[in-house]
Amino acid sequence: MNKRDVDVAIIGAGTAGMVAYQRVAKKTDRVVLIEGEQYGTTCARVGCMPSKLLIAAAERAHDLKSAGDFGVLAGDVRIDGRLVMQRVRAERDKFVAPVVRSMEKLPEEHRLMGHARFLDAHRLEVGDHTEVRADRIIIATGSRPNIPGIFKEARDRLIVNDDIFDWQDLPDSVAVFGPGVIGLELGQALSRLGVKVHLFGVSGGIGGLRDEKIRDYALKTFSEEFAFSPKTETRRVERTDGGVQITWLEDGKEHQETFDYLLAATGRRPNIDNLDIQNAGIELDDRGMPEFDPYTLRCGDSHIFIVGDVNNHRPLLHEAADEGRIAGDNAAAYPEVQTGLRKTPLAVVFSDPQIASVGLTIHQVDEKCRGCFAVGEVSFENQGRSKVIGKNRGLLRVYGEHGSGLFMGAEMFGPAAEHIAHLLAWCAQKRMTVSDMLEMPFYHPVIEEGLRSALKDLNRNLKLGPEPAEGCMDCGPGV
Ligand SMILES: Cc1cc2nc3c(=O)[nH]c(=O)nc-3n(C[C@H](O)[C@H](O)[C@H](O)COP(=O)(O)OP(=O)(O)OC[C@H]3O[C@@H](n4cnc5c(N)ncnc54)[C@H](O)[C@@H]3O)c2cc1C
Ligand SMILES: NC(=O)c1ccc[n+]([C@@H]2O[C@H](COP(=O)([O-])OP(=O)(O)OC[C@H]3O[C@@H](n4cnc5c(N)ncnc54)[C@H](O)[C@@H]3O)[C@@H](O)[C@H]2O)c1
Repeated sequence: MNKRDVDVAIIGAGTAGMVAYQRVAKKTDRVVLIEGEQYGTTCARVGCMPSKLLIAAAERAHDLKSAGDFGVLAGDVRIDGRLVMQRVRAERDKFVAPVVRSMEKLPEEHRLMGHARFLDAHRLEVGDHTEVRADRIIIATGSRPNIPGIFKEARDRLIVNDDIFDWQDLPDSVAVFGPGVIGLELGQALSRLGVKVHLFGVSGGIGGLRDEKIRDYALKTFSEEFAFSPKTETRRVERTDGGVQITWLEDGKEHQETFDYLLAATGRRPNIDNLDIQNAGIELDDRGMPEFDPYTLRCGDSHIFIVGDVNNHRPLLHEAADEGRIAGDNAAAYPEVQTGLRKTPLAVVFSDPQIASVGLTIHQVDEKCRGCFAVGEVSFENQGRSKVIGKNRGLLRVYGEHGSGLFMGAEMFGPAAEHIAHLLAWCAQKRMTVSDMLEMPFYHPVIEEGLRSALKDLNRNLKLGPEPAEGCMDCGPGV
């Protein structure tokens, strides 16, 4: 067994671990970044990037199929699944390669391959070859798909997101379980690429939406596009000659259908259970998760930090990077530990229409303002620019606090939500009032004019602004 002694050991070379490494390496040469499987990160290999590549192909197909609405006749649209997947894999590889190269450029003594587990609070066993003693340790081990036991009956036809991006061709049919972010993005993309998709949920939710009015709108919209059963109970999953047969209960009736594959998109679980974390000497909650401070990423008052998806706080790429930065600085400066800036919550689902949430959810606003808040809303069905481009579906709801007039949060299902959400997040982080936001410029004709309508509605409901004028003559037509 080799022995290493370092100031800081980082477990997991994903986004959070790599960013943490960069920060630590500025302060000490006695650092090691440990990776148990492969370099390249979840985001580039099997997450953000390949999923957006598949969605991009689906968007092209959808645009072609709906071009007739504009008098543009594309003829019969044929989707070549082999070519679709070839581009997904090729472009994915181009995102992965530079990440792998940047890892391989690190000094050899700074990186170690092998699965790490805690022997005690300061010692890690890596693979069966190295024992690392570290003054400080950063856990950055990410997450993996959570697969309910019943799905295992699908055997070789059970897949998770990782598998899709290595496909050589598109299958005929997929049962997608989990209408959360991953299931919705991948399910809709596959459906638009000609795969027969049935999306199954358990709780009636969709894409993480919390605002019931928007959720109901989104449920109705997606149900019109592909087979979608938001509230079901899975009775049986069987591997048959024809594929995988699913038997489920919905609206009190039993249904049965056979698919080529069963995609489990039923949430992700933190990679904490493979670390022998009980040996680390830190406080664990009743699910075996370390207690930690989201502003310092420190576990209790220990020398151990936890960052990225593994802490399950905000499992998103930009948050993993922020957490890596904060924990890296703190591990390097330890025992001096400082709080870092946590940005306004911002999440986008790349469905069509897109889903976005910013700041506090409606329930959190209610709690924080003790009921003293108002909601402004706009439908995109009659919004000028959205109608022009044929994307006039959706709803935006913005929340503000009575008295202060502060903008608190928003949820949106609609066109260009990824962009509107950024504007809103920036305003929330700058603690702007709804009146401040309305003083900003709005071009014409743009989708942001819909945002202005929602903000005006909110200001009126906060009793801070006038009744919005019918048609808004100073704004131009179709706002
Ligand atoms: C399909 C999909 C789509 C997504 N799309 C988006 C998106 O559009 N936008 C967005 O913001 N986020 C998205 N995400 C989430 C985003 O990918 C993650 O939040 C982010 O990649 C987490 O980074 P991380 O560093 O925490 O984990 P990872 O990148 O997973 O890194 C963890 C590393 O730790 C290693 N490891 C685990 N256990 C051990 C051990 N015991 N010893 C040594 N090494 C170990 C793993 O092998 C892995 O390399 C998506 C995720 C998925 C799955
Ligand atoms: N665009 C993005 O930013 C993006 C994209 C993909 C993933 N992500 C990240 O990855 C995380 C995980 O995504 P996810 O979609 O795996 O989790 P999720 O928590 O968003 O969704 C899981 C869904 O599965 C449902 N479910 C649970 N058990 C089920 C069962 N037995 N049958 C049917 N449905 C079941 C849940 O009710 C929920 O709707 C997200 O929270 C997000 O942070 C982000």
